Amino acid sequence: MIFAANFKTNHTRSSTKLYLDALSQKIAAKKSEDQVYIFPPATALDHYKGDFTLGAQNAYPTQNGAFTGEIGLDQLEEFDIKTILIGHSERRELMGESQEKVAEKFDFFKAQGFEIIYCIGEPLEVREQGDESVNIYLLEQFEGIDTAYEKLIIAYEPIWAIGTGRSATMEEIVSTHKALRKAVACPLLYGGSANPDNIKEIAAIENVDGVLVGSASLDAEKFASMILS
Ligand SMILES: O=C(CO)COP(=O)(O)O
Repeated sequence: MIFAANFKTNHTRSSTKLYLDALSQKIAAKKSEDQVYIFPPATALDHYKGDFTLGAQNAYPTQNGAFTGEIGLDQLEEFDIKTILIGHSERRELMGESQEKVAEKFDFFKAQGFEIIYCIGEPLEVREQGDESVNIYLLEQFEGIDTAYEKLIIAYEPIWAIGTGRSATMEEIVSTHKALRKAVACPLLYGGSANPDNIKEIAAIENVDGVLVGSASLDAEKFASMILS
């Protein structure tokens, strides 16, 4: 299983260090085959020791240059960061990243050999139209994306379940991951209000290879309890 924490715009450099120290101690007994990824804010990127992979929540597709407010490869290479989230719904919906821009970013970091967690997910109005509409919508989010890339992980995060405390139902996760498995062979994560109360059920679903966790990952104790569940 893959347990990935997306801090979003939470935690600071100092609180991330305290978090990672605490998490490392708490997950020392985790299953060796389980993998942990932490995506802190960019200000917290650094060299850390521990049985986890540190990744970037976002970066601009450039080595460096005149891109005010962005970070590029120079800033990631300083800390040997080689894992990145791409296509998160908050970047698509709030920061206005089009599918074209998302695909351009994907191609750039694929060319750099990054491990990519590529995020897809439908809005509530699509979910309400039923499974077929959801599957069509999700497959459209693969436009311009090399889904055969060997360092690809896909995170299915229904937008209406993110940050709401209401995850997709187990039936919805079963059917959507089953459909995604027909389209791609890479690991499939579920995200959207995954937490200590539902992690066992979610982890037991066929074609679910892990979770991408927001709110419930912000507390080291809580996230560790998911990893050790
Ligand atoms: O967006 C998410 C992770 O990338 C999910 O966030 P929540 O776990 O807060 O619903």
